[in-house]
Amino acid sequence: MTAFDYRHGELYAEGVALSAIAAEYDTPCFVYSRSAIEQAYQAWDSALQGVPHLVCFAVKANSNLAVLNLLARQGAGFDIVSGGELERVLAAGGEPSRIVFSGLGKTAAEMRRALEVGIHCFNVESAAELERLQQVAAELEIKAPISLRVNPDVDAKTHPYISTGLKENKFGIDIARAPDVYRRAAELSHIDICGVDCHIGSQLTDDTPFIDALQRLLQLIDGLAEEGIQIRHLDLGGGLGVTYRDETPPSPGAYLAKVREALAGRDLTLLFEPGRSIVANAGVMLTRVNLLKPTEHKNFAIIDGAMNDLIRPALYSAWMGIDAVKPRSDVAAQAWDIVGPVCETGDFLGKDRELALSEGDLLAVRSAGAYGFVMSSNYNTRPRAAEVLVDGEQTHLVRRRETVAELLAGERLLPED
Ligand SMILES: Cc1ncc(COP(=O)(O)O)c(C=O)c1O
Ligand SMILES: N[C@@H](CCCC[NH3+])C(=O)O
Repeated sequence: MTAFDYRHGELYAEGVALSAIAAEYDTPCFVYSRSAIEQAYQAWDSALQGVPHLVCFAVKANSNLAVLNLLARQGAGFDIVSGGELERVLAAGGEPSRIVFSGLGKTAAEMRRALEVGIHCFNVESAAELERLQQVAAELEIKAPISLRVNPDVDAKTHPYISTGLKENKFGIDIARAPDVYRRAAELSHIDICGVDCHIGSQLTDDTPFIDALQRLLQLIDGLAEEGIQIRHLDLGGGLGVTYRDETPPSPGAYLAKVREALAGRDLTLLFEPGRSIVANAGVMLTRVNLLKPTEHKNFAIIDGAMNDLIRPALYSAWMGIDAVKPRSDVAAQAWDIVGPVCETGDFLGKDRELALSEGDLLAVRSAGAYGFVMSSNYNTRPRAAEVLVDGEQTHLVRRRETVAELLAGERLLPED
């Protein structure tokens, strides 16, 4: 049984009917399952038992404080990409010593704060960033722990917008240049070389590119060791895909078994930065059919959720499952385009979905736990949705819906002429 299943003819999140959640918290809203998040984290952690490791949840995938807090309680580390994400992790009770800081545009202020709280490691993405970090660390009289994020030039075979490990991508340091940058790092007084890092892309459904990247990093590590530069940890990033429709990605257990095999006999701590594979299928977006608009060419079901709430279909042409919360048999099923009210042709959540629909029906957009709420915006002055966490029979409102008044509050008119 999964966290979101039909019972008594309607869709439940754990022990709670989604219709009850919609009645209490209104729509659109995001609904997460505590047990699904915890089980997904455990799938990673337990597959790494017996090897020194740290599973750093990629905060960008879902940064709700309650979600981060659940993961912190499980012993997770965190992968952050901004000062804002750092503050979220700290507010959620995450251990600073379990945080890795990725991202190619860290500011001096972000570096300073991360050094002050004592994070585990900076994943440095350029020679310029290394020099800046040295300077900030020297001012604070602290040694900055670093990995270089290496770009291993492997094709992750995923959507071009979420592929990150190719030469032409902006991320990381070209693997051919990495030894030079390590040599420079070894000369710097306030830099402590800890690891090597890579992240080649997201939603990978085949583990071959990960293993190719791993082999390239091992060659780099061996070359550095010959020069006396010792690498203590290997961070393979995130990127493991999930099933949205009919993809068959390896499970964390299957993927990690291959990684462990490739690393047998080596004394390296393993770090990972999974995001999507921990939270995507632990969440749905609940939305209501506002109006039906059948036309000669297409049938449109206009829902109260939109691209500002869930941008994945508009941005990547991503396919997300859409199911009726209470499937009905009193009207005929037909093909509907599920569209939002936003003034963009790209504002659709799904196209040609065979559904039996009436006005007011509730729909659940599946796999919305990752890159859902976090990518939402206020486009068309739409307040961002609520987030609800289900724990067994209980529901917790973990972020309330914004109000229009809140959206207007930060803006000012010009003084009168
Ligand atoms: C540096 C880094 N680490 C981890 C992740 C998480 O990736 P995913 O959600 O695909 O596991 C990303 C996003 O792709 C990333 O850019
Ligand atoms: N936001 C993307 C993934 C990008 C991963 C971030 N590096 C998605 O929804 O699929």
